[in-house]
Amino acid sequence: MVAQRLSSSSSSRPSVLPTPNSAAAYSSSNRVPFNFNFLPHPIHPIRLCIGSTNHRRLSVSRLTASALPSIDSDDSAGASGKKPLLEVKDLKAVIAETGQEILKGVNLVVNEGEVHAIMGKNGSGKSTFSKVLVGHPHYEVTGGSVIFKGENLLDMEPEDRSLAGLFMSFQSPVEIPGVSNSDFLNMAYNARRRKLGLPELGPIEFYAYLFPKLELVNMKSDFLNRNVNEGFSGGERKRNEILQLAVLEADLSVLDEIDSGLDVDALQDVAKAVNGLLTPKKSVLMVTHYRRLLEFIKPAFVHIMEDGRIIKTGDIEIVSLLEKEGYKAMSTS
Ligand SMILES: Nc1ncnc2c1ncn2[C@@H]1O[C@H](COP(=O)(O)OP(=O)(O)OP(=O)(O)O)[C@@H](O)[C@H]1O
Repeated sequence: MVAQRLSSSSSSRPSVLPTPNSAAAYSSSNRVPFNFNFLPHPIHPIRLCIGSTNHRRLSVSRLTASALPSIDSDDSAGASGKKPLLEVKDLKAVIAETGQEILKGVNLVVNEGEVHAIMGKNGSGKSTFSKVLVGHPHYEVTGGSVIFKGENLLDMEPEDRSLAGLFMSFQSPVEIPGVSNSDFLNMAYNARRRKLGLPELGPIEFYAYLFPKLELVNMKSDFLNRNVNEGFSGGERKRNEILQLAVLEADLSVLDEIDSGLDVDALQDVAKAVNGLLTPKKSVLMVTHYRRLLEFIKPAFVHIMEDGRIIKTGDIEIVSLLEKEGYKAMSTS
């Protein structure tokens, strides 16, 4: 995995922080200089004032997890009947710089509470599809529609997509020097709460909320005082990404190859954490090459992507066929 780093232009603390989506939007580039004050910006950083205080060093030992209300506490959806969360119709997208078409008409519906997996040969467009969903600036949508929670996703800026509850864990999570993990998570969480009209949490309340999430991903509290992903191993970055998703209580978590580079124990921890994110209303869309992940996070639907389209949808049985006969068994070309 390529280590990546977002470097701030000065050693002082930045005045704005990116949303997880927007920071991650640079994942396909290596060592991209990051200027937190530059707006507008292709990564659309969300304006979050950090203030001038020094980093807080919080001790987990003196806090206990409290039963703070979840931002997912709206249980208004009926238990019966599936509600669509994401509806993608004939989505077409090109590389913004060259105009080369990569997505050639993707159709997909993810209902609340469902786990979907997308598989496909290298270069078939899986990552591009994920990035287009979160509004990556390298791609331009040229056709089709995407409705997320009843709203036109394509009309939203990337940070609004994350505030609406769509988050992506990228193949190679970025570093953010000068910003501690706990500050980053607290800011991002409060931004989402503001969007939902909920009161912000102060650091102590937030820590009480955060502590059980740390346990969920089996991460030591030391990681909270470290700068976001700085010096983290590949597996630690992946866990940290899942921690972000857990904290932000994503309605739809898009996971791009979260299994790459993980040892067996880390894979199980990450899978357990992802399963812990699922509720009857929250869904996961994961891109993977391997059955191993799907044994831990069981998808209801497996989609096969080829040349920018979903050409086949089935259940886990499709993966057995794939392993036996390869992608040629389902190719349309
Ligand atoms: N920004 C870009 N510039 C040039 N080519 C791109 C860009 N983004 C995607 N592509 C090309 O689009 C195609 C689809 O890429 P994508 O990363 O979506 O595939 P993938 O299915 O995720 O592949 P893999 O399984 O190898 O991760 C590839 O041929 C890739 O080279």
